[in-house]
Amino acid sequence: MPYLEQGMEVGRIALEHKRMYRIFTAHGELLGEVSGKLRYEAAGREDYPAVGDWVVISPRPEEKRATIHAILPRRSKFSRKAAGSGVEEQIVAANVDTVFLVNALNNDYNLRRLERYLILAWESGANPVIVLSKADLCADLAARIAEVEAVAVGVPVHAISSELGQGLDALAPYLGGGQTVALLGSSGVGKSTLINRLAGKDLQQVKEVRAGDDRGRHTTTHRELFQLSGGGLMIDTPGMRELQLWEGDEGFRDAFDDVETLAASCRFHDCQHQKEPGCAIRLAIEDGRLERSRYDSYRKLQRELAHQARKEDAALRAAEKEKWKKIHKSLRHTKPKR
Ligand SMILES: Nc1nc2c(ncn2[C@@H]2O[C@H](COP(=O)(O)OP(=O)(O)OP(=O)(O)O)[C@@H](O)[C@H]2O)c(=O)[nH]1
Ligand SMILES: [Zn+2]
Repeated sequence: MPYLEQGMEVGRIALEHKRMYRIFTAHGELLGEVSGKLRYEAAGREDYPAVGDWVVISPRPEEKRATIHAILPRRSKFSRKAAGSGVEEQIVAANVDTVFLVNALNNDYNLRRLERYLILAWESGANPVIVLSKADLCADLAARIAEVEAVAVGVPVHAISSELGQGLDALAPYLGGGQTVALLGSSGVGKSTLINRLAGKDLQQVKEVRAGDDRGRHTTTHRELFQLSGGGLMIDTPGMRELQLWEGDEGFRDAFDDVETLAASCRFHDCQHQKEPGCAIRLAIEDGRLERSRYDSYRKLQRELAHQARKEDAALRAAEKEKWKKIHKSLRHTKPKR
């Protein structure tokens, strides 16, 4: 490989801060910047390194610095729209093997949000695992788990209590050497507490939440990629909390495989599942095979995705128009005067 012949090495992005990157390397942590060539060739945000990326670097260990020359192909990625711009993709986390969808079993518990997280997870290419946290605050664990399993068919579900140290052993298979896990879950569900538990030391600051209010405030700002005692790596980026559905078509179909399968057996292929004869969805709701609430959230998310797609289309058209305006303008300027 030409990179290696030039004395380059591979490192992994642990943190991004204003175009400076903290990189795990064979020389320990180095601070890196992208090379001029990489910057020149980058067409958009997605061509810059993100947390979890494997990158080709030329290290300068004595200065604790490195230059980043290239990003190795991403196996999976979580992305969102870059703030402000219309359609630009910003990678929030890359090369994630497993994503823990963390939901707390107290007031925070919400099946509909879990469905959204599942879509994002399937879309990313990482394998979703549902982690139900704060099990010590839940009276009817078995019922909760059954509910979750019903909306997340085939997805492993684990109930844990970081407080009591219960259920954590079941997470070990995802946290072995060379594996990367990302955490997805709203503020206050116990992500930092879990990381500290798994790392065996306080890596993340845990804030105290007022009694009766489990929403909490945003505390995770510093570190983003953590080395765990079992050899695995864990990604906890603030960006993961701001993920929204966009371009979620694939993930949507995976997350609602049951509803989509039913819809495919409606008599009319463009069935609106209203009053049409031979509607498999209506029949399934009537005889209890499909929960009305699940179907409602399917419709809601479907509308949301369609709305998002229309917005992106409009933004694309606007960007295209702007581009042509600039081209015309520069043509006018270069036109030889008569
Ligand atoms: N009872 C109980 N409380 C927990 C458990 N895990 C975390 N907590 C509490 O929940 C609160 C929030 O925990 P954090 O770990 O800061 O939550 P977080 O998800 O990292 O929150 P952000 O950093 O804001 O995203 C803290 O007061 C923790 O002590 C648990 O297993 N049981
Ligand atoms: Zn139908």
